[in-house]
Amino acid sequence: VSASDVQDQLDMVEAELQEVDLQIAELQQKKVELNGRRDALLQHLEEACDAAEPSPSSFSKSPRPQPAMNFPWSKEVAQHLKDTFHLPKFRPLQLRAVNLTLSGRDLFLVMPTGRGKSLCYQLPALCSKGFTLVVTPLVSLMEDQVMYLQSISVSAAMLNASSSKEHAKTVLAGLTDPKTPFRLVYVTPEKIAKSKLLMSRLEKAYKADLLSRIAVDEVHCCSQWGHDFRPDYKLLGILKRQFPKVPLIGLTATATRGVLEDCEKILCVRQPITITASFNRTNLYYEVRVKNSDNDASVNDIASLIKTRYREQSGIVYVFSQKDAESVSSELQKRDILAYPYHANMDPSDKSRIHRRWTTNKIQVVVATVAFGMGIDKPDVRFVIHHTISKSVENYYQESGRAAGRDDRPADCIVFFGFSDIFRVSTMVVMETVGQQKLRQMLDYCQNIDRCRCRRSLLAVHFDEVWDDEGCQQMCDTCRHAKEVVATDISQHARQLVHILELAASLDEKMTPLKLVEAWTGRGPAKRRKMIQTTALSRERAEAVVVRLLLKDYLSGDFSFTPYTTYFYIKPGSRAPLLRNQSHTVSMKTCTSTGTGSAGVKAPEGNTSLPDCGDAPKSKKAKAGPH
Ligand SMILES: Nc1ncnc2c1ncn2[C@H]1C[C@H](O)[C@@H](COP(=O)(O)OP(=O)(O)OP(=O)(O)O)O1
Ligand SMILES: [Mg+2]
Ligand SMILES: [Zn+2]
Repeated sequence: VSASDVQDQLDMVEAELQEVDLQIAELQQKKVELNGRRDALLQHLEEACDAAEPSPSSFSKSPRPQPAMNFPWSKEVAQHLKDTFHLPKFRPLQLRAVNLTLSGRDLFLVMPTGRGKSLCYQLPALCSKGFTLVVTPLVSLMEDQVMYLQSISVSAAMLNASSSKEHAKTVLAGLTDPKTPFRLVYVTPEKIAKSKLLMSRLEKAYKADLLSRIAVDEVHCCSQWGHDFRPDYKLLGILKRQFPKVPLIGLTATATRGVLEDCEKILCVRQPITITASFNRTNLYYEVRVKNSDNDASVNDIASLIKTRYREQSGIVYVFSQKDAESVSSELQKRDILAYPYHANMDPSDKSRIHRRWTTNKIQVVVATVAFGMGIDKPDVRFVIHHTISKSVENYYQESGRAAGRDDRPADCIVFFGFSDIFRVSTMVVMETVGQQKLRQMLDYCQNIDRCRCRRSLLAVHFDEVWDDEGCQQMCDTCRHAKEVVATDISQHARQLVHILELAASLDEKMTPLKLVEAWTGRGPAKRRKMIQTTALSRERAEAVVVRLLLKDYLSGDFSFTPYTTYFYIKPGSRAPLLRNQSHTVSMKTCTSTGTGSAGVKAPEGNTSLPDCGDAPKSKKAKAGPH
């Protein structure tokens, strides 16, 4: 046996080992999903128990009766709802949350934006002795809430970095006053972490039985897996350690099971009850479109949508950077659209002016970075267009969820999926521990890997929900247009691409994604063209193949750092060695469409299909097995 034979065999074994590792990772992912489904099913059971309980509301024919109103506090709760908050009835799950926290249980409440989470601690605060401590990440949210509570004659106060000494003194003194001058006290997590004075006051209040409840708003900020990690939230475990008898309620609009488990550990709560409202916003239409690689053309696409489908309607265009916010808004203005930028680097007064003018429909579109987010409360947002993909599915769900905020009429969520954007976002999240994994999930959503599935079902899996395909009602591009799934073999494409990369490496040259596609489609230097096999695929399709191979680890990213920027290069991925075996195949699904207008289904260049990837058999529900 020759040394090179041994080397070849060794390579194959290494490759197989890598494949085994990948399979293990896939199974672990599957386990997480199944756990989530089990919990959701258990919750359905729990709801069935509520329904079976005799209660006044079970006489009405509502499909989901409210739990029974027979706790010692029930009368007071009903009274405050009507007389203090001026609301006719609870929304789904609010009363259950109120009852659970009033009965002293620790609770995580996961409910989409704008459904009324705040009421679930504001109302119990009024039915308890002492005060409720509310931890909120943003001063502006805090101000809004305190102002609102004062307007309905509920005494509330706040402590943050900009509180005057005088004010802080009054609030701190109030904490130990048995007459409870404040029913709710809002603080930033920094205050808990840094103010010894506050902690010692809370200590005293606790001993005097005046600290009745702790609410942690935007609780996902605890976890690095959440979409909005804040280091100071990591330190909030001190609350439950120091005040173990005080019930805690954590609130968030988006958190996966993993995030909640993380929050549980960080906050030191033991076995909290989790209430999850359905993530499914039935009035939102989800769509993915292929973004034109030409800047001007991509803005044209957005402009024409706004001028036709969304004529005289209000919306948001999310962009990648502050620079994009400026440039895209001015491009839209040139096309006669009332669009203005919004980003973190603007003057606070300019920011609130834009926000106000948009809220009052003086301007049609805000072109914003993710800085435009928490605290948006506009009832008639009819579209949220992503000029660039989000960095994770959670971010996307959250950002797109600002469509049709509070009045439940139909609205559209459209994301433009661009090849080069993938790498801009990827380099941006390069320092985040799980940034690349989360970005992959977003790409999965856009490219709809392995199946041609309802966008909602892709979101549902992400949020650990049980999904039945009837639930979409044609409110996504796949359900509305997709017809059939056809698998094509892309093994030779993969081999050609890996060969180009190997050749480049032997010449000590690094390939950016754009350069790779250029070389492969024969637009590189003549000298190189002679040495490689080019492809006749269109640019759009070639790009889709590259994304597909990246997602399946035949190609992978290679970051290079300079003091000023990070570069994204492509190198052969962990599965690339498998390609040496000529019988190894890689396939990619094509999803044919009955209509036009969206990616994943829209036909590029008169072709009737667009790559949608996958090696699964030709069935909607099948999951791809390993190669
Ligand atoms: N039972 C109810 N009936 C009618 N309106 C309600 C009810 N409960 C709350 N609301 C209103 C009050 C607010 O204007 C609006 C949003 O409530 P809020 O508590 O701010 O949402 P939220 O905290 O769930 O959203 P976010 O995730 O954006 O913070 O809903
Ligand atoms: Mg809220
Ligand atoms: Zn669908």
